Amino acid sequence: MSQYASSSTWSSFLKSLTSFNGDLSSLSAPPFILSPVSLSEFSQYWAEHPDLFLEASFITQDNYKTYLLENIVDDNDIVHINRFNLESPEVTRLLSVTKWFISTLKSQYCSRNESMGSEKKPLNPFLGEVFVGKWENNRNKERFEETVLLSEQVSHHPPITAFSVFNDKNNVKLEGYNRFKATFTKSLMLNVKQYGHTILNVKNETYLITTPPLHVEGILVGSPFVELDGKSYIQSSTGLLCVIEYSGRGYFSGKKNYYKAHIYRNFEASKLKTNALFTIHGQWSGKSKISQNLSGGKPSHAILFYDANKTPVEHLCVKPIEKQHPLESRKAWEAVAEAIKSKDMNTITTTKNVLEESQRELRKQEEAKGTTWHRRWFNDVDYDLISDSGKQKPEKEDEFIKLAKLLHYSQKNVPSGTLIGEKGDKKDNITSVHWKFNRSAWDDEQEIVL
Ligand SMILES: CCC(=O)OC[C@H](C)CC[C@H]1O[C@H]2C[C@H]3[C@@H]4CC=C5C[C@@H](O)CC[C@]5(C)[C@H]4CC[C@]3(C)[C@H]2[C@@H]1C
Repeated sequence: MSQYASSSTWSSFLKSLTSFNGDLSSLSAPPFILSPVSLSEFSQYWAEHPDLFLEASFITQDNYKTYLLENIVDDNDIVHINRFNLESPEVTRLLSVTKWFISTLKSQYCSRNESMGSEKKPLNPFLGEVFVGKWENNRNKERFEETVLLSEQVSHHPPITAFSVFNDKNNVKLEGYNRFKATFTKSLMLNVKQYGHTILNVKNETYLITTPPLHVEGILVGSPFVELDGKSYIQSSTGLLCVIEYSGRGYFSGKKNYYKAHIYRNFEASKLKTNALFTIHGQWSGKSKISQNLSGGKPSHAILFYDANKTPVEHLCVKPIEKQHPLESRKAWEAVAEAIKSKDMNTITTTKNVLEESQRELRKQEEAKGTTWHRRWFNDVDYDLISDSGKQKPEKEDEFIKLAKLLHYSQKNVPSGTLIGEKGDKKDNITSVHWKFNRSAWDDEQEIVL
């Protein structure tokens, strides 16, 4: 129970949740639950293990067979390693990409608990807000060089953050976007549906990655934390597929942050769990093990696959605020962030109003001129080929279309992970607009620097 749970501000805040209208920014949460960090910074959680982000790019025809041996996490497992047979570089690379994806989850969903004691309410990014930085990879400079992060708030109503992470040296890049919808249950648990997807390119292979629904528990007692639900997918352009199912305390597994991942030869095979080539299970915020499903479905001895607490994260390098452009998140929110850190509710309100008022003024000017805010590094593409939205249409060889076909994945703007024929996909008149990174726009960028 947090020391705030009994405070009057918290109980009046909880009462305000009963009339929640779906727009989190409409809620005036008390200072102790506010975070000085903007949601536009959450894009960095995709690569706080830059070595794992790049690992699959080093797996080749020459070294794919010994990947598990070379990445043994627990020495006691060495005796069991000869039970594993990695059949191809493609399978090994999907295992590596799965390990990287699992490694992102602790950053995505637990980092505020670690740094601030509980989940907090992030600042709501303004339209055009950007957050940029790089991982300098100093421990492995010549092999890794640097990895760049670009994050841009491409929509304010509804809030949509687009992001791109790229490492030119090793030809690894990811691009994606995130939107979420939140609703409170009667017991004041926050249910969150994520929208959008991420596409990872590793040399000439691509992966479609979807994000799971989640819920925030502990709000009633003033110490909120995230638990993941449902499923997410990693669909490789090779056809190989990883299906991840999440559960937490109170579910069948009884352990918090629990997941089970199955690696399949393709989507068809994923209809039967006994077709899985590998099964990985454990806690995405702790340890997880991998076993190979040998012929006849008998699993091999499970060995340690990943330990989320073994290797510290590498934080993004972000230039000092005085060197930042006015649109950069920490510069734009500096006054509000200071007020939040000093829990000065009046200054939080006044500084937030200044920022929100300047945004309203900008929108008014645009409306008067009949213009809209120019998105810097991302554009929205309409995958509904017959709609007359006037938006850009996808290229013929569009990766998302190819990967969506392999995964039988809905191209509509439905919750991330919705397959064709599943609940959301059956609804009519839903748009199919997705955000894509425009690399040449970044190459031509004159004002924002890393
Ligand atoms: C609004 C009521 C309130 O203030 O309650 C306070 C509590 C802190 C609960 C609400 C906030 O909880 C935060 C958790 C946030 C998600 C965490 C991670 C991710 C992954 C990232 O890749 C995309 C964004 C996403 C989904 C965050 C979205 C915003 C969440 C739900 C915050 C809630 C406002």
